[in-house]
Amino acid sequence: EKEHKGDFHIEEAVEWTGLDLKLGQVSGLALDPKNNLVVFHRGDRVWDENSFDSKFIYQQRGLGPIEQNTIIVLNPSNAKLLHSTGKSLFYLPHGLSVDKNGNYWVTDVALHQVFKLGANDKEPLLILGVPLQPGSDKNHFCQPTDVAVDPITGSIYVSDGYCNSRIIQFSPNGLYVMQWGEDTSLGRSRPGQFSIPHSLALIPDLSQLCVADRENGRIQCFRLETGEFTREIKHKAFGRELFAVSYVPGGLLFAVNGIPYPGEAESVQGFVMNFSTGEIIDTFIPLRKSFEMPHDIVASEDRTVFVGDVHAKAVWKFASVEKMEHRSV
Ligand SMILES: O=C(N[C@@H](O)C(=O)O)c1ccccc1
Repeated sequence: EKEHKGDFHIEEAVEWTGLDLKLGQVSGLALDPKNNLVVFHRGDRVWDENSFDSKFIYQQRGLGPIEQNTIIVLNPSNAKLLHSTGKSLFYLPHGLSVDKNGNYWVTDVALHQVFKLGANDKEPLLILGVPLQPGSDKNHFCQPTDVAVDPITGSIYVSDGYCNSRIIQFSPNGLYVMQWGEDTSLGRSRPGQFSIPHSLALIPDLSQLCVADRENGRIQCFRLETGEFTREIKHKAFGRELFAVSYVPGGLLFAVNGIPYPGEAESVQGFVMNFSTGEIIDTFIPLRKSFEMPHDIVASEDRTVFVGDVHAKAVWKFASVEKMEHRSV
């Protein structure tokens, strides 16, 4: 019997009908201020080996933007569609977060841009980056992966990206403020070095930003105001890749790792950690279907967890069940 630390255990909520939704590649998940589940997906578009050239220029521009609504809002209990938006705007959806006012913040790795969308507006309220033009200066991103907004200061943080290795801070109205991070040097990866900063978890009460440092298979955390490295969370159980991270007020950190390379022992799974100690409290996998490329994770204060998978094109729901006293005899 698996050792469960703490008083709860996470397992799939098998009554959740969200597995039957006909979604495209699910790239981003978030919870809005009403705790509804927001899903960012790619409709009929896929990111594969032919999507970009060696200079990270998107190759399928001719297809035009995705016609379907790429942002859908679901009732977290019964997966009923409540709202959808984001049609004819995006080419390759990636990161998603929702701010305290219910605005959607997304990244598009083909456009190399970051968008702020009002919940009911068609026209974006703010766009950062130059469409379809990768770069690494103050006005360009290169396949930006995620975006998070500090609910206290309104500062915007962007993890940039597959082809850059930095976190950029913008002012609430989108002006460049500062950046930190550098590519992982050969061999050892030091604090503040990234190999695909892939997902952000903003921790307002501790004024920290944690980053899923994907190909280094670790989480790095930094001070919001200065970008100063504060800590790293890394476990052998993560294996080689750590894809996404999500923080829940009260001190729990959730994460999903990558599928193991052939011959590697660490399996693909969800992790629950105690933020202050970094210790793994529990791990979880689906009962129905299996993780293929779990790509984002979001958790709510009652420890309901959603995982979106870009290859399985699925969203699983997990709930925490009270631990029964197991007497393994
Ligand atoms: O990582 C990749 N994709 C996922 O992260 C995603 O789809 O966001 C990828 C890498 C190489 C080629 C094609 C896709």
